[in-house]
Amino acid sequence: MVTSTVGFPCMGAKRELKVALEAFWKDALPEDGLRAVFAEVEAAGVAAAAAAGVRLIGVGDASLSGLMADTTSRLGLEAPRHAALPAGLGRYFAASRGTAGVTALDMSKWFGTNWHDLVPEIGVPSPSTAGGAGWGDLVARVRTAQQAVGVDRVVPIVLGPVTYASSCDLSGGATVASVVAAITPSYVEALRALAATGVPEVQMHEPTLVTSAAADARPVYEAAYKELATAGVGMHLVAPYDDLGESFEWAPRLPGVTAVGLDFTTGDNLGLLRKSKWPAGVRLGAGVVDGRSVWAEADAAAATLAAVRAAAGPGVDVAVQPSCTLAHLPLDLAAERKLPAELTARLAFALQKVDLLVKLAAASAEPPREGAALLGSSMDDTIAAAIDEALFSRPASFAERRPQQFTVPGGLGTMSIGSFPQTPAIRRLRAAFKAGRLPAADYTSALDAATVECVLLQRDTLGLDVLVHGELERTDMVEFFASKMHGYAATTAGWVRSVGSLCVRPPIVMGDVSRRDAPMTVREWRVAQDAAGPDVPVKGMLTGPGTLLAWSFPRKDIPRRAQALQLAAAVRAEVADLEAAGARIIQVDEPALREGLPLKRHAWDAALTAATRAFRLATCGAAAGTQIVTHICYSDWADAAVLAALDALDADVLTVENERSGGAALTALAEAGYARDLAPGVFDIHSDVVPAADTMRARVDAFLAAGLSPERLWVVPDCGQKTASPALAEASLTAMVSAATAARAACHKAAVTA
Ligand code: MET
Ligand SMILES: [Zn+2]
Repeated sequence: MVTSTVGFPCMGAKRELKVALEAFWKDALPEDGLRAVFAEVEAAGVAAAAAAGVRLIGVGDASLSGLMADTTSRLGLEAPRHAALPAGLGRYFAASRGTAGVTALDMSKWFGTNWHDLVPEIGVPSPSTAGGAGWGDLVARVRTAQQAVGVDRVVPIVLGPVTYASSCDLSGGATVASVVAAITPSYVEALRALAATGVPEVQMHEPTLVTSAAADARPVYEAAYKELATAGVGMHLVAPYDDLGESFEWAPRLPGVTAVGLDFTTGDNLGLLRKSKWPAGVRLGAGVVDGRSVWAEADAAAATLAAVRAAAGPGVDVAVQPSCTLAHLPLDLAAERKLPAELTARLAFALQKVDLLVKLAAASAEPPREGAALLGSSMDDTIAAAIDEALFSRPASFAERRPQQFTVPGGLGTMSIGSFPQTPAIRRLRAAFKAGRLPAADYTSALDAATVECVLLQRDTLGLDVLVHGELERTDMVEFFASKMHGYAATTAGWVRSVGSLCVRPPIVMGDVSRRDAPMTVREWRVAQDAAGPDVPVKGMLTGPGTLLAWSFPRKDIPRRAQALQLAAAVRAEVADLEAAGARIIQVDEPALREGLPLKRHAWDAALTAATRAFRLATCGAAAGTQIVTHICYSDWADAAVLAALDALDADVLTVENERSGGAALTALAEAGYARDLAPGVFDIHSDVVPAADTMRARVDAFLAAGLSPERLWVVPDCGQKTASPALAEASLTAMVSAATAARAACHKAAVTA
């Protein structure tokens, strides 16, 4: 049976690409140095797949910035402000990172995964690919891989034209159809050039096929693939992350398609396959190895594979492959030294999943391994029924609560989103502590001193109205809490790329989750509040249950909503401990709320209800006078159900990313009549450029003009500032406070003269 991979992690075993990217951005590594590291990590992935015995090795999803970014350069669809920059890596990175005076593009999570890619702005109704860089980079990489493992084993990975177009910002008047029509000729050229290298097929990744939008896009797919088929190379259509739904009937029959890779680890492709007849001559790529889960589940994969073969019938050529790229997984389980043995026995990271593919294809099933279930858990759906309904509501309405909560006279209160820069000094301290070179007591007192310094900076230098402790003790807002809970396992090298050069180590939910180091955050909060003194409030900072789960590897054998409620109970207990310690403002971050939604629209209501219930269980124990703040990052604000869910959180203050998406959040919330306190971000924390006070003042004025009263409005950054340099964070917040102060004075003057 043929085995095929459809993408592989590309940061390198020691995160070499991360290091190289960051050095390049700091001008400490020349371009050819960066390209050499990239080529090495890509070659290592190809070599690993070849050594494992994979027959068709996907090459091309490794990227310096993401497939959307790469495809944009190839097609020459840079936004005008970026197109004006000289061609090259400077322009390429300006799209994701901004550069002096030029803002970056918006980012979006990739089809429900934790990977972010660019949202290119197609500024005109009919774009042209005339200035594109073309596909020569991919052709060259394919040739390199062919030299290493043989021409017949290398399959180029291309982001399909319909998914590309559908993932762009089309507010400039273009439609998916017009963009696809404009870019298809370039794709045909790409396919011809790739075919000329001798590749057996080309993978066309089209995850939009599994979304609710696929039905409407059918004519666009049909027209595009008719043209693509003229290139004469077989196309392996890869549709990961859910089942094909209604497109199951037509997508495998698109012109030129000779293989279809489907995800059999989520959704119901198996049910769809049983009901329909698979087209003759099309290979069925059975994505039975879950590319988004660290659980090995060799037995389950073998059973699914057998079921797929049975459902497909005797005449169908079935191949084994991962459900999606393996780039959402850590690279190598063998690098883990500290995981409990009973857990390690049940896990597989990217390299192990590749081995598993080959074993499945050879039907030399591994010795049966126990599933996660044997790790034990009391979590199941009965947990939901067992919780008293009263625990999901605050004791008083917002109207009753708000007067009892903290208010800045004149409104327009300023605060940060929580994290302050993780400075090199702090990283060094942590490294020394983890390596055993720094005793715990010294580490703690050094961090406490840094926390006090951070608080005094906010109080005395910046003049913020609400302070934070700075999250200096946290490497990551999920990993930190996981490390303080029972039921969670942390990896030491399980890095997964999240955006740009940023990698995270998602912790693994092993079993019942509860606080181990209880309380988890009160000590640091108290250090900060003591430093701030009695007159200035310090926010307690927690990660919400939905985000804890979304950014972990959950158990696969337990319903997610049951896992979320158990996490919510732990957060609720922490809220109570912070309150008991004297915290009057507590922020519970839920940046994953929107991104965690299923790809099929019909499944949203249930998911949003589950997410809001978990958040409410976590926060509704707070007294009326305790101000519950929440924070959401990038989102798609257009959907009424999402806006209703944000309302249903019943948080006292909602902080939302706003700047990078051009005010979309605020407009949508204002139009929906959101009536509690709002804190739309006034500057993009991902940019290296200090935002101008005037620009931020204009944002605040626009918010006020949209009808928000200063008493309901807060002035905040778009997100946390842990990745900024201290100088950038300080300068940005200084400008932000002066913008807010000026706006406040103007409001005051207007009120006095009125
Ligand atoms: C991704 S949302 C981040 C929120 C967190 N409190 C921070 O400031 O970093
Ligand atoms: Zn955020």
